[in-house]
Amino acid sequence: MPESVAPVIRATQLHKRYGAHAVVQNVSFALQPGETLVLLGPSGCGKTTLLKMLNRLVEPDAGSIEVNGQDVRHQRPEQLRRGMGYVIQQVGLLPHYTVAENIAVVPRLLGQSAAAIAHRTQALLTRLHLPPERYAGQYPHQLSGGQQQRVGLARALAADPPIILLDEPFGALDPITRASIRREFRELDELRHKTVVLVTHDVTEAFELADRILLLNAGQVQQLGTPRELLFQPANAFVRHFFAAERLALQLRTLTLADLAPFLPSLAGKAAASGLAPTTVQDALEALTNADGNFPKSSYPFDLAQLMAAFGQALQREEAAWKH
Ligand SMILES: Nc1ncnc2c1ncn2[C@@H]1O[C@H](COP(=O)(O)OP(=O)(O)OP(=O)(O)O)[C@@H](O)[C@H]1O
Repeated sequence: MPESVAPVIRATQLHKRYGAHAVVQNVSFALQPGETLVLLGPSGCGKTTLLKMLNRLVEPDAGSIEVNGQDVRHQRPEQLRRGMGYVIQQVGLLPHYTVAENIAVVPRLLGQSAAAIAHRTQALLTRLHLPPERYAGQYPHQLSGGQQQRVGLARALAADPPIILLDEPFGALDPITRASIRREFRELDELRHKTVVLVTHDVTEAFELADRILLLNAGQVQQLGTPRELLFQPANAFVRHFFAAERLALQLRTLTLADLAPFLPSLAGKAAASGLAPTTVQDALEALTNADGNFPKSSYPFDLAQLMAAFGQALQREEAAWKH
């Protein structure tokens, strides 16, 4: 990330204790506009506490947070929070408000016109695969967990805040719903230009969504870097062990056909032109082993055996490169 761009969020040497328990210790990071940072780590490591410091639901004992260059202590919490959507696992929809009324809460507070709010609500519900003619007038108890999560996300996006904070937003969902909502989330245009901080303890989720991951243990930063850096260049034994159980799956999701191209004669030198360069090995593998994949098998100029051989070679190269 170019250092010349002013960070949207800058956290400097944050500390928080509860009694004798140091929950967040000396945590610093800076986020560029449009970046997605995932706070990852085992249960109780301080992720939620750190996230809540950003919108002043928790005040740090020491350290500072700047949002758009301004110390948050000099901003009124309500004002600060209007610039930051906030989505939590328990969703927290108002039970006696319809879906549309729930989504309209913040835009109404901001004094937006009824027509503008209705237009935005319709657009968001459509984008989130909840046709407004069917869902706008329903109450939260009439929706499934996954639908409630989508409404929670629509509510956070309604006033178009430049920053979105998410605390285990998909945590209560079954794995299949979770994976499909995550895919929708990743592809949502609405989010593409927003600065996002997301808490999860799910490693796959972190790798799918993060530009960078802040891996915490016992309140301390173990490593801050891209998924690829954490995977191939772990800063310490904790980082290495944290990903050990899912290492192969993460490697499949992290390496792309651009990485494999030197070892695939049919792609060498033309990965970019083929449009396949950003495809992950995982996606290519799925397409080649599953006739219902997004792409027909025939669009891949190699077979499964060639893909796997190239993956092995690319891995060796990647691991050797980081050792030096
Ligand atoms: N208000 C509080 N008073 C006392 N202790 C607290 C308070 N809030 C959090 N803690 C403690 O701080 C530690 C970090 O909590 P936090 O919720 O930030 O962790 P987390 O990484 O988000 O965990 P999880 O993944 O389980 O949600 C925990 O040991 C928790 O018990």
